[in-house]
Amino acid sequence: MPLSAFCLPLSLPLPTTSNHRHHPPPPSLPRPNPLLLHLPPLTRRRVPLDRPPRAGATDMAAPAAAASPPTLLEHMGRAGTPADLAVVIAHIQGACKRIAALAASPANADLSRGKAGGGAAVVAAGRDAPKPLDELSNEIIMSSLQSSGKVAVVASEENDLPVWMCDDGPYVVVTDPLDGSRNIEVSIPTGTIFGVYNRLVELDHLPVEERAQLNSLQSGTRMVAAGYVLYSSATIFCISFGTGTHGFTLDRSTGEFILTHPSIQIPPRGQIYSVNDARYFDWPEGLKKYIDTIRQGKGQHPKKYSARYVCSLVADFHRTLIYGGVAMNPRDHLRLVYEANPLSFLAEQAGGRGSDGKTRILSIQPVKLHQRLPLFLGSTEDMLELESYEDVQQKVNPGYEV
Ligand SMILES: O=P(O)(O)OC[C@H]1O[C@](O)(COP(=O)(O)O)[C@@H](O)[C@@H]1O
Repeated sequence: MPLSAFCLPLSLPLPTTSNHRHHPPPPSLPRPNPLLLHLPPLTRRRVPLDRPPRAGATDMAAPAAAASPPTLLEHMGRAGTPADLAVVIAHIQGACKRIAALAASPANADLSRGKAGGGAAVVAAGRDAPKPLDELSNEIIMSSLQSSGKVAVVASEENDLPVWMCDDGPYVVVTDPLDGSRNIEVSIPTGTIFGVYNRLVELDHLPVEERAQLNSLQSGTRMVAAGYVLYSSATIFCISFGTGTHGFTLDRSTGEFILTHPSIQIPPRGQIYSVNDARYFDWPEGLKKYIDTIRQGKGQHPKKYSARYVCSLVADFHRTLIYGGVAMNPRDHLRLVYEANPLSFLAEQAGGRGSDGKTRILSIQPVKLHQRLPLFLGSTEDMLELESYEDVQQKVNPGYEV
């Protein structure tokens, strides 16, 4: 959809500040459309970072602009993010805007059906069939990172092997370009996850395949930035550079990600658990006991917990980050490199924890690119209580399609 579709014609009546309950407008005046009350002011103006305000400027719009929350790019400028890293994030941001538009587009009906084999029309179209959205998202992210010129290697969940891009690129990116894509056909939220590391210059002498592999298998403790983008009723870009976790919401009228959730702090204790509990009978005794206990309000927190499970990791994690509680997938399903490490980094930066049920995720040394493991993320007190049950990792995966 063209951006202009979200912009308002300037001639539309704006809401006034008068109290309509006591002084209804005369019938001849056009009534303000209540929907417009929630849109950003039409006069919103951004001051480019590289152009300081003119001395003695008397522009009446200037104070409003100064008070506006920063965009993601402005935030990086103010936080002193290294210029090359800011370029990488700016390219990821651009790619994610395209994915957000695709996920919300009517074309998506075909794109999402492609993989599931859906539809004779898609099969009949053969080589011209639209690509599934996760493949397309992968291409968008890969080409965007390539054109940044700042990325040495990218390891993507969608590719078997890491892709070497540029010998002197200072960064390594790991990504799941579209997590939860199994939900896309029914418009359930999806998300992009990414982590950024420094290129290990001490490996520069190795053959390229080996260099690519070892750079991509860095421990989570070495991450310099991590983030996710949630494609839902709002598109939210959550990021950490190691100094807190911050959330930005896409303003569709300007195309900018605006800081809406500065310094997110996950509550120390929540009241929600998030797990696919159709698997209950395959769970180990410790996990069954933990869930039985908290949902009856018999745990350390004397409240009955509620269950929420979207089955889309970014959505389940985002809710947990804001409301607290625990989000988990106790079986060996989620990937250490692309999912567990970046989300654990964000959880820790928000004051929470990420573990495999026994060990801190960030301290696990990856040995394989597509390595899977149990994943538990959430509020510190809930996580400590869960881990005290010890036997919480599901070892059997009978009859599930991965
Ligand atoms: O089937 P389960 O165990 O509920 O797993 C669901 C999880 O799998 C995911 O869909 C990821 O799986 P994929 O990487 O295969 O897409 C997550 O978004 C979700 O949290």
